[in-house]
Amino acid sequence: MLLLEVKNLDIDYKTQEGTLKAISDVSFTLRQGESVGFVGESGCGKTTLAKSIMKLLPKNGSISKGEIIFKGEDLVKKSKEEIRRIRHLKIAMVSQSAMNSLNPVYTVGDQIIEGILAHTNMSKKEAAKRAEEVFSIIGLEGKRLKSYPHQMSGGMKQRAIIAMALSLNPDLIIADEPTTALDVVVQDRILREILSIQKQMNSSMIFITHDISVVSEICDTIIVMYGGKIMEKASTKIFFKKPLHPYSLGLKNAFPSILDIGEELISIPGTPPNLMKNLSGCRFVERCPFRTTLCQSEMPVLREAGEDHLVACHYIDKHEAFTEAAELRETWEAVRSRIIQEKEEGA
Ligand SMILES: Nc1ncnc2c1ncn2[C@@H]1O[C@H](COP(=O)(O)OP(=O)(O)OP(=O)(O)O)[C@@H](O)[C@H]1O
Repeated sequence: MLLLEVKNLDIDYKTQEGTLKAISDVSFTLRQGESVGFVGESGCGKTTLAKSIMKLLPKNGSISKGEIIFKGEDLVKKSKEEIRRIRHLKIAMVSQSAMNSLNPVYTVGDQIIEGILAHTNMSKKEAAKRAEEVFSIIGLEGKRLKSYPHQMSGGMKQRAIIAMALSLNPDLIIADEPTTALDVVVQDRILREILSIQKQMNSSMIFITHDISVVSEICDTIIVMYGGKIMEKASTKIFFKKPLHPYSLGLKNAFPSILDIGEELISIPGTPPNLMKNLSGCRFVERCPFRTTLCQSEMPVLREAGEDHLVACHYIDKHEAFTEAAELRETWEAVRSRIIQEKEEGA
């Protein structure tokens, strides 16, 4: 069953310099129990997308086009009050900044119980039992419910936030870089816990990260975003065997895999595009080693490139040659030189 269907979504931010198109024509679906990982560099629109589903965009941000259909209802058309109820009962968000949302003057347990009481018909006793249950699922001792936020470590607080989000059995969990500020060992443990809970509860999950290797471990599907658009979407298994978009090939080079210990990483030269500009060609054109004049003038549409695999590139048929070339440092060094030269010519 489809839980979420995002259709042709456009999101703009009004700024003093003009309109910034943060999300352009994004469509995807999410089935019950499925987990999808959104990856891409900073500024590609991951957080904007997550916030739009929760209707938590900042004041200057708005959905200018599209639909967000959750359990058959379009969230874009819902009132704030309706969204507030859905948000807490059915969609839970876990983010790094949520750690600061714990109230320092109440115990963590009281805050979780209060959340449960506000959104269910449970008695106080039942809510307390549920709080203990979720604490144990997330690997925290029940006695920790009596702790104040300042008595907990960063890892514990993050677990408490996850417990709070999960205490209402959400249908959809949105995890936005939930562990980036934590050390690697704690990060790994918490990621595994989130995954096991998601599977136990058969919740769907949107997992947002800039780290492609995390997605390989915990998501069924991967969506690669760049410049506010989807560049590639595939099942994680297929993607890691055969990424097709030149941006995906570059991203894969830039993150270590367990099999490549000791290999030097290759980063993608250049920076993401300025989204204030009217961009007509492919968003990745400035940094793509394989671009042609067609890429400069025409944005490729997202099209099928195999079973469960969509790619927005004019040259899917050349992927074998691209894959080989993308593994070479020279290929990306040539892009670096080209970018420098273009800057000098433009200056
Ligand atoms: N409140 C805002 N006002 C104006 N522009 C914004 C605002 N919030 C985000 N943006 C812009 O929207 C684009 C998408 O940003 P967003 O934070 O969604 O990307 P991201 O991929 O989540 O990045 P990060 O990983 O750094 O959070 C960026 O160009 C960013 O500068």
